[in-house]
Amino acid sequence: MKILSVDQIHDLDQSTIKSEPIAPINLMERAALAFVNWFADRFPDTTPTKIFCGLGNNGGDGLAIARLLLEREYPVEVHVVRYAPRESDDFMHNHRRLKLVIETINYIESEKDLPAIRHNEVVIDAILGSGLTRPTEGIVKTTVDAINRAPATVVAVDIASGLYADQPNATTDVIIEPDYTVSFQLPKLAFMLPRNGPYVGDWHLVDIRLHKRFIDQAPTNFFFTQPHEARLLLHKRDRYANKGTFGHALLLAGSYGKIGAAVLASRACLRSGVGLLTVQIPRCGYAILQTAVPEAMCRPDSHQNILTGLLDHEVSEQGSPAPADYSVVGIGPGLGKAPETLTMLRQLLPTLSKPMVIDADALNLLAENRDLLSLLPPNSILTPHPKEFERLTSQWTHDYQKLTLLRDFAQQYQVVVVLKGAHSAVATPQGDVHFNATGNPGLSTGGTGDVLTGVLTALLAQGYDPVEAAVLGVYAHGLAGDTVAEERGPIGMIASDLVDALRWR
Ligand SMILES: NC(=O)C1=CN([C@@H]2O[C@H](COP(=O)(O)OP(=O)(O)OC[C@H]3O[C@@H](n4cnc5c(N)ncnc54)[C@H](OP(=O)(O)O)[C@@H]3O)[C@@H](O)[C@H]2O)[C@H](O)CC1
Ligand SMILES: [K+]
Repeated sequence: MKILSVDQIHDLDQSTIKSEPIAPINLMERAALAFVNWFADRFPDTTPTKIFCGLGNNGGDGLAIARLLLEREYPVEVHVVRYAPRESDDFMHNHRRLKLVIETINYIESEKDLPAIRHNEVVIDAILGSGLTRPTEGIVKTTVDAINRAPATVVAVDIASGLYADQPNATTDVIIEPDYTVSFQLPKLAFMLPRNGPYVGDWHLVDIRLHKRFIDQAPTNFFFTQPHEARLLLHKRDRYANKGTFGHALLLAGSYGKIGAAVLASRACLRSGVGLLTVQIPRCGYAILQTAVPEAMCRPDSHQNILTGLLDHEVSEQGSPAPADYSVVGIGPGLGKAPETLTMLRQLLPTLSKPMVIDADALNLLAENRDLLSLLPPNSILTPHPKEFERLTSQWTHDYQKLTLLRDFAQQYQVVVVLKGAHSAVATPQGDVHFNATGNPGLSTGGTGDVLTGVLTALLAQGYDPVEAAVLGVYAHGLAGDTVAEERGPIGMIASDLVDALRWR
């Protein structure tokens, strides 16, 4: 699904109005009805509901919503924030219609006009929408503050008042902090950015049948992966396939005290459909890995505690294949940053040409030895969490700057970068960013990144295109997290649960 800019959404509105054709006021009615249907599914018709409206089309939506809720016999109060002398045409139209069916409308011009808001009420925020051009101030700011302080449940119409849809807010901006945002048709870029979490809440989309051809043709670099889109990426399995069909992956992982990371990545790799898996591990991890993951083969390193790339003589005498001979190499989980491990990485990278997966300490070694970045095989997948990404690039002051750094990095080094977090972002060498729909705070626990490395390594081994592997892998990993969270709650989730919850169908 595409994410469009505010200007594009405005043009999309106009294009819908022209092409159907539909009068603007009827498009507003359609939006209000879609909102009300969503609302009625969640809140019973006995819910005391206070609707705060601005003077533009977001406020117009609010007035239409009020009328439609009154028709369904919700106890509704309407409060119009009078911050300017002029209203939009569609606001005026809905104002006239509402006045025919409501006893009173309260106008808020100063603090004394603010109503008390109680905890059993729902507040609908229709003060400002995508037309925001400046920070909230004066009576708008005072009203937003009062709503944020109130104990009620808050639902924002389209976008929280005061939040820019596609550009940064200042940290001092006063913005509605909703429990829910119900947005029209397409998500806004602002919803994808972690620091906006308090200003978005649990966000939902309602379909208002905006012009499909316009959306199909609109250029954008930002996408939101919906479940059905992710599932379409899944390769069907040939019934005559054998284990050779699904590739032979090599995982380079583990150091003394961190063999668990290698175990988790290996198990996830096997649970994600790889044909064969070999794990290169320090000798101290040999018995652990062979016991914990009997399905994997093991290449013990010559070093007891770290990876050096040199194989234990017993293995090398049998003539082990070179890393480049495997379908894919995944490196990083539990690796450590020993000088010998750096040497291994330095020698390994120039020998590889197929896309690889790079995580954890392998990323930190790249960050500390930036000359290695240019040796990465094109289309490799890097999976930093925000701290690791900061080490690879630089500090950022807001999420939009982080997004720019992310896109620039992926384009400069021609790699796929999975920036982990809420709505994990997959940046492509072409400059696109795909935001993920699945996942929850339970994933913020040790080992979940190792699981992702295993998943992605398995998908590349099976011949998935690297961007599709990243989008699908991140989706499946987050979905496993959601499955576990549903069963036991996010707090008790551990990375091993994720491996068991991975589903490919
Ligand atoms: N396609 C759709 O998604 C549809 C969306 N609809 C709804 O329309 C709004 C957008 O409506 P719009 O009238 O463009 O904008 P707003 O209602 O958000 O704002 C109105 C005007 O307020 C002024 N403004 C901007 N920032 C502030 C501020 N901080 N304080 C006070 N006033 C502010 C600005 O006018 P200026 O001339 O003063 O700059 C805005 O124009 C969208 O969010 C949906 O809710 C349609 O109903 C259906 C289709
Ligand atoms: K709003």
